[in-house]
Amino acid sequence: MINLTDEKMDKTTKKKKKTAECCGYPISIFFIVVNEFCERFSYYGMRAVLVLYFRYFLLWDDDLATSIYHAFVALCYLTPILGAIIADSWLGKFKTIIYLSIVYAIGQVTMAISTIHDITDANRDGTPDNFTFHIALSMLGLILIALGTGGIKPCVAAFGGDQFQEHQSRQLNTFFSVFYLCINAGSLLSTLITPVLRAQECGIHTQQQCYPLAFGVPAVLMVISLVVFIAGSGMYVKTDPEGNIMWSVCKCIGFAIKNRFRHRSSSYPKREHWMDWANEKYDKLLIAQIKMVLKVLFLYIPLPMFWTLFDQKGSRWTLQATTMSGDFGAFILQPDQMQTVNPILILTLVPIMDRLIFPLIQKCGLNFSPLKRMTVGMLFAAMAFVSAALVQIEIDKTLPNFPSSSESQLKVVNTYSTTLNVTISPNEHLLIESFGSSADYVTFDHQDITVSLNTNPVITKAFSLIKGGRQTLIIPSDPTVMYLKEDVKSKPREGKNAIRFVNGYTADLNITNLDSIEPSATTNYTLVNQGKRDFVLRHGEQWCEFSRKFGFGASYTFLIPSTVFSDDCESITEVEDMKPNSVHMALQIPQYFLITTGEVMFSVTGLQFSYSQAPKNMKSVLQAGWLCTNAVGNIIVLIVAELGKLPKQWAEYLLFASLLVAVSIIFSIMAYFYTYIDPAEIEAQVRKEQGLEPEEMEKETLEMEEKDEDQKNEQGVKQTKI
Ligand SMILES: CC(C)C[C@H](N)C(=O)N1CCC[C@H]1C(=O)O
Repeated sequence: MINLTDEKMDKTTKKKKKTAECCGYPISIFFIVVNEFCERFSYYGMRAVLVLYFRYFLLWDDDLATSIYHAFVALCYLTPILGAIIADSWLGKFKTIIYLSIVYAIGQVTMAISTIHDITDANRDGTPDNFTFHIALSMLGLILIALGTGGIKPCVAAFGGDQFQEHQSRQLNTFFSVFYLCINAGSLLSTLITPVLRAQECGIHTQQQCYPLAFGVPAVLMVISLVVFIAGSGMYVKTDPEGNIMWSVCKCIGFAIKNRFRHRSSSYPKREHWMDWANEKYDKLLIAQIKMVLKVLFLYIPLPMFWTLFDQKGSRWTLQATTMSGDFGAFILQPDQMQTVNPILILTLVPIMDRLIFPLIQKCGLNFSPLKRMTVGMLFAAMAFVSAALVQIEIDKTLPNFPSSSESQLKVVNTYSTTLNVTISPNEHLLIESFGSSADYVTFDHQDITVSLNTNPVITKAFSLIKGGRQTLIIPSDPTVMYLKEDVKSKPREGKNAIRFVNGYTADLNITNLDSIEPSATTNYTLVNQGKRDFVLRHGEQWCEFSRKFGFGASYTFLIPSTVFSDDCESITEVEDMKPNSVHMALQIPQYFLITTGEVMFSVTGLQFSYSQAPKNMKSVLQAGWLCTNAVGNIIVLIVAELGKLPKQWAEYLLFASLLVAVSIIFSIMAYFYTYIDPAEIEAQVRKEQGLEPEEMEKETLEMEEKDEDQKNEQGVKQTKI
C-alpha cells in the first residue's frame, strides 16, 4: 500500500476533477482553439509564398520548386507519428505541444531570416551573393517547421478532446467542428494576407519583394500561438503518459506474432484474435487497447485515396483555372485565388451541417453514423471530380488545336509593304495582306517545307519546322530575310497573357519593360496580367503610347509599322495567336462545393472518430494514424504527377472519381463489420475481469509510476495479470 500524496491523488482523479466551464464547455478549450487558429495561420501563410520564394528568391526552376514544396508538405503530415510517440510515451501532450511549438517557432524565424537578401548582398545589387547560405538556412527552417507543425498536430486535437468530461460528449463533438473552423479561418486569412505582404517592397540596401515580412508575420503568429497555449496552462486537464507505451505496444505485437508462429501446428487450439497469442506474457488491458487501435488503423487503409483527390485542388484544379476566365465583373479572381473557396465554404458548411443537416437526418430516424458520413464524404469528393471532368470537357472545346508530338504548326505574319501570296510546299496557298497574318495555324505532318513568295523576283526559302511545335514565319520589310519564330504551344501559366512585338519600324525601338528591338526583329514573349496595360514605344526623342485590355490566357503578336510615331501608335496591329479563356471560373464552384461538403463529412468526422475510438493512452497515436492517411494521399499525388497524365485531362478526372467510388465501396464494407466501441468501457471491463476494483486500479497506476521505465514496461504488465 502506498501513501497517496495530494499531487498523486490529483493525478489519479484528474478526469473526475471539475474544470471551469462556460456554456457547458471547458474554458481551457478557448486557449486551444485560439492556439490552433494562430498555428494554422502561421503554417498556411508560410506555405502560400513558399513556392514563389523557391522560384524567385532562390531562383530554382519550376520542377525543383514544386518537388521540394510537395516533399515538405508530405513531411509535415508524416512527423505527426513522431509527435504522437513523444506525447503518448514520454512527455505527455501538454509538454510535447510546448516543446515542439518552440521548435516550430524557431523554424519559422529561421525561415524568415533566410529570406533577408541583404544578409549576403555585399555588392548591393538586390540579389543574394551566397545562395548556399540562404538555401541551407531555409532548409533548416523547413525541417524544424515540419517537425513542429506535424509533431504538435495530433497532440493539439487529442489534448482538446481530453479537456472534456464524460457528461460533455455533445460538446466534444462540437469542439472538433469548431477546431476545424479555426483551422480554416486561420488558413483563409493567411492565404489572403501573406501574398499581399510579399508584394510589398522592402530592404536595407535595395528594395525587393518583401519575403521577410511574408515569412516574418507567420513566425510572429506562431510565437503568439505558443504564448496563448502557455497562458491557458493552469486550466488544462493534463493526462500523463503511461510509460513508453509505444515500445510496449511494439514488443507485445512482436511477441504475439512470434508466439503464433511457434504454435502454428493445428494441434494448438485457435484463438479468437491473433493478438490473443500475447496473452501468455502481456497484460490483457494492453492487448485490448492494441486491438482497438489496430482495428481502427486497418479501417484507415483505403482513406488516403480521399486525400489524393482532395490535394489535387491545389495542383490540377488550379491549372484548370488557368485556362478559364476569372472576370467576375465587380472583381477579378486569379487562378490560384480560387483555392480560397475551400476554407470559405468550410466556414459556412460546418455550421450548416452541424446545426441543420445532421440533426435533420437524425430527426428522420436515419442512423448517419460516423463511418457512413465518411463514406458519403468520399462519394461527394468523387462527384466533385466528375464535375471537374465536365468543366474540362467545356474548356477543351474552346482550347486551340495544339500539335501532337509528330505534327508541326505554322502561321505566317506579313510585315512587307504589300499583300503577299505565300506558297508552302507542296500545296498550301495563303493570301496575306500587309501587316496581317494567316487566319490560323496550318498543321503539317512533316517538318521540311519550302516557302515561296510572289515578290518580283520570287523568293523561295527552305525551312525545317520543330516537331510538336508551333511557329510563326515572320516576313519582314525585306522578305529575303524571312525567318521562323517559336510560339507558345500551351496556355500561358497562371492565366497570364503572352505578348510579343515585331518591329516593322526602320530603326531600333524601346518598349516599356523590354530590351530594345532591332528593325525587322521579333521580341520573345513577355507575360502580362489580365486587365488594361499601357506600353510606351520610344525611338530617340520620338515616342507614343498604346493601351490594350487583356483577358486571361491569351497570346498576341503586335505588329509595329513604320508609321508608328506619325499616327501616335494607332496603326499597331494585333495578331491573336491564342484566344483568351472563355469558360468562366465560376463553373469551378460546384466542384469546390462538392469537395468541401465531402471534406466536412470525411475530415471533421474522421477527426472525431479517431479520438472517440482510441484508448485513453493512445489518443495522439490514433490522431497521427489519421493524419498519416493525408501524408500517403499527398505522396500518391506526387507519384501520379511524376508518372504523367492520361492524354485527356477530363479522362484523368473521371479515372480518379471511379477509383474513389471503388475505394468508398471497399471502405463501406469494412465499416459494416466495424463495431463502435467505448474504449473507457472496454478498459473498465477488462480491469473488472482482472479482478481490479476502480480504487485498486488507481493504486496500481501509481505503483507503476513509481517503478523505473524498463521495469514498468516489462514487469508492470505482468504484475497486473491474473
Ligand atoms: C486546404 C485548406 C486551406 C484547409 C483544409 N480545408 C483543411 O482544413 N485541412 C486540409 C488537411 C486537413 C485540414 C488541416 O488540418 O489543415
